[in-house]
Amino acid sequence: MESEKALFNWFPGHMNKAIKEIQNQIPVVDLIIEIVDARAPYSSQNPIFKRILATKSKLIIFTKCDLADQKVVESWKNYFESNGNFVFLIKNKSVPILNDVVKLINQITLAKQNRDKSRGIVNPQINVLVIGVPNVGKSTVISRLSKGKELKIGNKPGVTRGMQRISLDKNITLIDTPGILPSKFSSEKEAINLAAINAIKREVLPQERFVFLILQNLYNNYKGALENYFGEKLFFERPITQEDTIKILELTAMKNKWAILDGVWDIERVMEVFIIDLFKHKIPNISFENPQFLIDESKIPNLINEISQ
Ligand SMILES: Nc1nc2c(ncn2[C@@H]2O[C@H](COP(=O)(O)OP(=O)(O)OP(=O)(O)O)[C@@H](O)[C@H]2O)c(=O)[nH]1
Repeated sequence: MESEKALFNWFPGHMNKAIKEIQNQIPVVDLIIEIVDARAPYSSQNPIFKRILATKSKLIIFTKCDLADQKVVESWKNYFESNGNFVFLIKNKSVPILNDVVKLINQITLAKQNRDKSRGIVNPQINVLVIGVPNVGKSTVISRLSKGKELKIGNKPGVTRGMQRISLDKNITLIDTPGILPSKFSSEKEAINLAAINAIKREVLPQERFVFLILQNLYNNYKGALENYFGEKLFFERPITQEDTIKILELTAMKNKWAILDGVWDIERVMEVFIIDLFKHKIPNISFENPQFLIDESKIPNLINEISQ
């Protein structure tokens, strides 16, 4: 990752402070829960934490599986498990998760608990640090785990602030952390993925480029879903080019009679509507990245289209 050119630099000041606070907690932490968005679980992992929390056991909780491609989610689960992590999938928003997560935490930390017991500690305490980039659904998970205790939840990047301690069970304490972004994005595609899951503001990327790369990815992997969305059969060769995507946008503007001038179609408006619809999940069951060809961490295909070409 270090060798890749950092294309973007986007690091709100408060995040440095939060990272220092997290570092201070490391000695008392027994387990990390990293919350990731199932549609882009690799991009939504924070490399800063990979380094500073490398020695700790990790449970990766996938949120938003209901919005993702189920097959791709399973591949990611296998990928992370084969790299020594534990994985828990939140498949829908309403099924209770507390008992399963508590069971998993106890299972993962069993050796530590047994060690403490052998030293005479009757009720060994487990501290779990919960991390995740903004908007992955961390507050939602914590709120579900803490039985609905009042927490701030929103659909804007960076709503969660500060570190809260939440008692989960008689022996488990969660330490919540603010949503923290990587200090640099290693590639444009990683930034696009983070914008696609609303972890960073989409405005940090040029709109046309964002829409092109998302459309290219979706056309390569979910052509049928894209055709349903646009209400058109699409006949471009894979991978579609930027010119092809402009044709799709123009066609949509024509169908809607959205013109700036006579014969000049308002593709800006189509792009705006497409982005809003993407964030409203109007194209269902899509993933933005796939582990299929992820051979090692120095070769990271961030979007599925890289793989299928
Ligand atoms: N469809 C779906 N939406 C979810 C799920 N989990 C969370 N959300 C939605 O995602 C949005 C962000 O959720 P939050 O829990 O506020 O995310 P966060 O990670 O705490 O965000 P920050 O405060 O920015 O760090 C909200 O609109 C949630 O309702 C899920 O499993 N499925």
